[in-house]
Amino acid sequence: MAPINADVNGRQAYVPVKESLPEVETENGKSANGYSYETLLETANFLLSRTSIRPRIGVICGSGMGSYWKEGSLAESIEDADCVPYEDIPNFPVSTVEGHHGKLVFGKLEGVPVVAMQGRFHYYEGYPLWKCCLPVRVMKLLGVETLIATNAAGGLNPSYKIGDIMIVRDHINMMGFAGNNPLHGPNDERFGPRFPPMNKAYKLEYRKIAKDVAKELNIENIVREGVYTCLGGPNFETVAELNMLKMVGVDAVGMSTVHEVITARHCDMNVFALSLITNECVTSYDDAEANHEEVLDVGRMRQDILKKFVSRLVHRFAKETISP
Ligand SMILES: O=P(O)(O)O[C@@H]1C[C@H](O)[C@@H](CO)O1
Ligand SMILES: Nc1nc2[nH]cnc2c(=O)[nH]1
Repeated sequence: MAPINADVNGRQAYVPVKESLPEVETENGKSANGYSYETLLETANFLLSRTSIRPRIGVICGSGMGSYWKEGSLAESIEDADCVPYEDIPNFPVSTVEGHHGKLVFGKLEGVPVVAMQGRFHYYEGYPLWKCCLPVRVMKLLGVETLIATNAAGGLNPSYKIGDIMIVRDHINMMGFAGNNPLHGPNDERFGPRFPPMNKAYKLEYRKIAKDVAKELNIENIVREGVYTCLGGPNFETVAELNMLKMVGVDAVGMSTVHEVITARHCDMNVFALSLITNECVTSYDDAEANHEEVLDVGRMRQDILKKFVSRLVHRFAKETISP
């Protein structure tokens, strides 16, 4: 198998900068934070052998973007597509959420080589956070420079409406407050530093471009910017929990993205994230209950707009911010 740092199609894939650290053993003899760098290189090499696409941008398609359906989804609109089901990928987790399609789609969006995850891995499925984020590290090893993470979320900001799209300005890592972090355990410097900063997690330039693109597409009236938080799920929140989150400045609540973004920033990827507001968070005991069907219905309703939005973003991010 060709080494990952071979010059493939005239472009240099990711080159490791340091030799491996000795693996730190835990009591049961396994590395504490999952697969080693070398193991993930094997996964990346396998994928490079399955496609001639050398992706520059990675897109995670959340519940509002066709991870549960195929027809008309962003992943379906990728051209020259090579699809690799998760179950065929060495060391990859397999999505356990009913209806999730579970595949990596390599191809082109507006002429830009991309890889899209159709179906992500959630903590509530039973995976530790490092495993939920394993695909992000694999993307890095494939040469991806920019991650676009999308999710479905409940709108907590009272001015948000169902169907709005929130550009994520920042996040609050609630699970991290309890010590649960995808970077927990021994650090391999070839991915990134032990203590990565997080104050510039969501690239300012991308957020500006996204607002520009929203104007171009005439959807600025539904595009917001705010703070996202992830809870472990799978239950939706209680009224008291939502009231607390509102007080600390959360605008939208979901069950993903934060740990993926931390992993991506740790290995120095550029990050953009958006939330599709699929339901209003219920901060009163009289209101209707949140439910997953509503989340999917709103995703389907907004899929054409989201597809156009994300495709334009891919084009602009590649043109204006990624090395040729
Ligand atoms: O994968 P995302 O974060 O888009 O999905 C959200 C969180 C749960 O998986 C699901 C709840 O309806 O939507
Ligand atoms: N935690 C959480 N995740 C969601 N995903 C979609 N809507 C919601 C919500 O209201 N809460």
